[in-house]
Amino acid sequence: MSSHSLRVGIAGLSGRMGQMLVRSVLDAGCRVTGGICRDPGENGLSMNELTREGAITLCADMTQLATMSDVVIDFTHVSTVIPHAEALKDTGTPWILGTTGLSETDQKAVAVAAQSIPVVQAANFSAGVTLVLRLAREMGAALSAERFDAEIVEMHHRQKVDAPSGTALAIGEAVAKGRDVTFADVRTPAREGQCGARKTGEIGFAALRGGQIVGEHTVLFTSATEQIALSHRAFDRRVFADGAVQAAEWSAGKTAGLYNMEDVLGLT
Ligand SMILES: NC(=O)C1=CN([C@@H]2O[C@H](COP(=O)(O)OP(=O)(O)OC[C@H]3O[C@@H](n4cnc5c(N)ncnc54)[C@H](OP(=O)(O)O)[C@@H]3O)[C@@H](O)[C@H]2O)C=CC1
Ligand SMILES: O=C(O)C1=N[C@H](C(=O)O)C[C@H](O)C1
Repeated sequence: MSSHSLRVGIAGLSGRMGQMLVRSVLDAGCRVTGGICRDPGENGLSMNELTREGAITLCADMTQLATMSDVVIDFTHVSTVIPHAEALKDTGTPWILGTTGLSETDQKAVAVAAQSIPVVQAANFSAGVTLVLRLAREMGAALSAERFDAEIVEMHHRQKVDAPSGTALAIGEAVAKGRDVTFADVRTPAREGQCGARKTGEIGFAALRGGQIVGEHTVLFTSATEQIALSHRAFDRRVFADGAVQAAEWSAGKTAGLYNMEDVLGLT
């Protein structure tokens, strides 16, 4: 199938990412078939503004959206992950999943769906963060936990509902992987009060919120004598939307499986 005729459905059409995705899909020469939007009136949406061309169907649920689409891009809310996984498994539609804050149970549902359909899942669809994840893994391997304390700081806009961000957690997982340890064993939530001294090997997180910051992440490796910082700053949500559309085009014709942006960018 030519990517230029790709019919893309957008779950979370009214959201910050949903609106950016409409522009990215159209600029890539693909079609927006429709979107899930629980209450367009309430969100003050103008469909002319959203689409610039062609008709777009407002769908009641994922099954309706997936049935009219070659691929669905989904940046919504964690509460939708399990119903979306079930619907897409049934329709056989590839799923580009950007929603963050998933529980273990949510992630299992994604893995089950990926046995039947191609799923491209990324906490951050930017090429820059995809590279940061790879570098964080290499730094984790090179900078031992005995000498270097790894801590991750992120800052986002005041509307963000999950913390730490999915990207911060993915960076933590990459460092843990580089160190050949289980992330769950070393992950340390935000410190507060009489929390005790830092334990060797911990990976700590700090989440800051304010204004309209699009997304900033830094992993710090600090020893007794030096510090190395690896940072990424997104200036515009367009970077995430363009990455998701690239993943959508890439997913066409792929076999079932759970893929990530390293697969899409050919870095694996
Ligand atoms: N992977 C990546 O690169 C990125 C991931 N994200 C993640 O994407 C998600 C969305 O972010 P953002 O666009 O900023 O968020 P918004 O709050 O702006 O948008 C969320 C969208 O999800 C919909 N939604 C919320 N709850 C439900 C529900 N229970 N059922 C159906 N639809 C629902 C809303 O639709 P409605 O109008 O119906 O309320 C809205 O359109 C977040 O998890 C965020 O962390 C964000 C940026 C980049
Ligand atoms: O909610 C956001 O805005 C973002 N969420 C993603 C995350 O949780 O990592 C990606 C990006 O940082 C923006």
